[in-house]
Amino acid sequence: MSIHISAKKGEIADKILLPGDPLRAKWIAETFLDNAFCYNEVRNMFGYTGEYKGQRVSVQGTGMGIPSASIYIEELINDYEVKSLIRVGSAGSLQKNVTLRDIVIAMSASTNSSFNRLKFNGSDYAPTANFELFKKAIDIAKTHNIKYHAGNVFSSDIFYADQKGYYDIWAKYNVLCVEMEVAALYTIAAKFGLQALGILTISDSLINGAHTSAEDREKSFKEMALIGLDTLINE
Ligand SMILES: O=P(O)(O)O[C@H]1O[C@H](CO)[C@@H](O)[C@H]1O
Ligand SMILES: O=c1cc[nH]c(=O)[nH]1
Repeated sequence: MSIHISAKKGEIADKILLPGDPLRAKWIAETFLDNAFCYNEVRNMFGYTGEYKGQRVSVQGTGMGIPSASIYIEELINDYEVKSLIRVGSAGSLQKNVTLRDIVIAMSASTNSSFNRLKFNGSDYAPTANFELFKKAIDIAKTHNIKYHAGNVFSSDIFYADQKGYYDIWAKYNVLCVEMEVAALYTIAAKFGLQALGILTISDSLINGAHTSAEDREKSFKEMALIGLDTLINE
């Protein structure tokens, strides 16, 4: 057991999906995994292990924002020897052509978080996806005719920005969408030489105000879950 995860050694698979929402973790486990069991209820941050296409896979909620997600990611790696990690999250579009329910596969993540500057003595690290996972996810999306976008995303420490146009400069530089965790996932995975990827579903548009419901974010992002699971397993 680690500080925030109550699983016994061996109960967590070395391949894991990481939704921010713990109830999305529950939904993914109940919908896509066979023989799934819950290994963590500490703080209601649910984690499950089961089988997908006969292979062991886990899914763990990480909460919202880099401080929360980074705790789970470090413990999964240090205490449970997880090797491949795919975040499956919701995101707000910053581009006109990136619309509600589109999939975004994150090549890289810009951020306003101090997480990397604290680690790198004030310099900017460039958090980057693992190439093998990235390529595989793109191939899977193409094979299933799933509309996707690939590019830079923005991991923000602010959900409700005070300044109007706060994200305009990022949109201008072709950042596709905003979410709150991918930059830390890529940085931590790089530290340990492990594989990480962020697959996002557009839940809101910062361009026109369109948005999905809380229930949609919890239970309806099926394509993202399937791309994530098929990318994780050995085929
Ligand atoms: O839907 P999840 O995975 O939680 O991701 C996004 O949603 C939360 C904000 O509503 C943040 O965690 C953000 O990154
Ligand atoms: O606008 C959004 C939507 C989801 N997640 C975010 O961080 N921002």
